[in-house]
Amino acid sequence: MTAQFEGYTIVFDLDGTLVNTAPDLLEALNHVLTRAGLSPVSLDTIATMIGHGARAMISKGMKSQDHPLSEEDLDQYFTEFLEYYAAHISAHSHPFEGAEAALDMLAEQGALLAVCTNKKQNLSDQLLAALGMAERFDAIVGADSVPNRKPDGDHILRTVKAAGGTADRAIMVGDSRTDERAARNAGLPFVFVPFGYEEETPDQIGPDVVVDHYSDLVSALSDLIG
Ligand SMILES: O=C(O)COP(=O)(O)O
Ligand SMILES: [Mg+2]
Repeated sequence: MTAQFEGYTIVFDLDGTLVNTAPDLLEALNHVLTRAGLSPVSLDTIATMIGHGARAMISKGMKSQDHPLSEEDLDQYFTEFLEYYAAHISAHSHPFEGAEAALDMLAEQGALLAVCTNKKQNLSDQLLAALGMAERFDAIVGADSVPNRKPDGDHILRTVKAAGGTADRAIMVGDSRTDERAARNAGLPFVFVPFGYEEETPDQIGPDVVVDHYSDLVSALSDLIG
């Protein structure tokens, strides 16, 4: 067994990268819409809003039905959304195929593993624990645990440090433009996974490498570190 990733930190985004959370986010959104007397929406309506946070999803779901929405309404719906989501966080969510095997291989080869997410800290911890994945990571850093979240590069840099790594030997893996900007701002190489919630194409995103399936991740990272 080689330890080719010794000293390297691989930082993962959470929603749309490690875990397919869309079904549970959609269910929580539809709970809020139904209580507001509106119709449930399909995943297509909100898929591209997932990386932009729950407020954006609620707003889009309501506006798609011409429902007027004040800031106070949005606060109230957001609270209801979070309550429902926290109570059902892993009902349908699951890691993307091959993710856990890839994490195993990276850990066996000496990598530090971390999660840098714009999800709230408590929800991130809760979700990863419910899926039996929390122990795999040297650090999990949610949006409300840092002064400036992604796309600020500082969110990634703090995550690398919390994992015990250094920025000159770290790589970011994510599914969104936000992740790409954060990686660039932090000066890290960026691996794009196109199976998440981004509407821009891989060509538009312009990552260092595109990984279509987790079975290709370890060799792609291996090439990147040379
Ligand atoms: O919850 C969000 O807004 C997005 O979460 P992510 O950063 O893990 O994709
Ligand atoms: Mg994401």
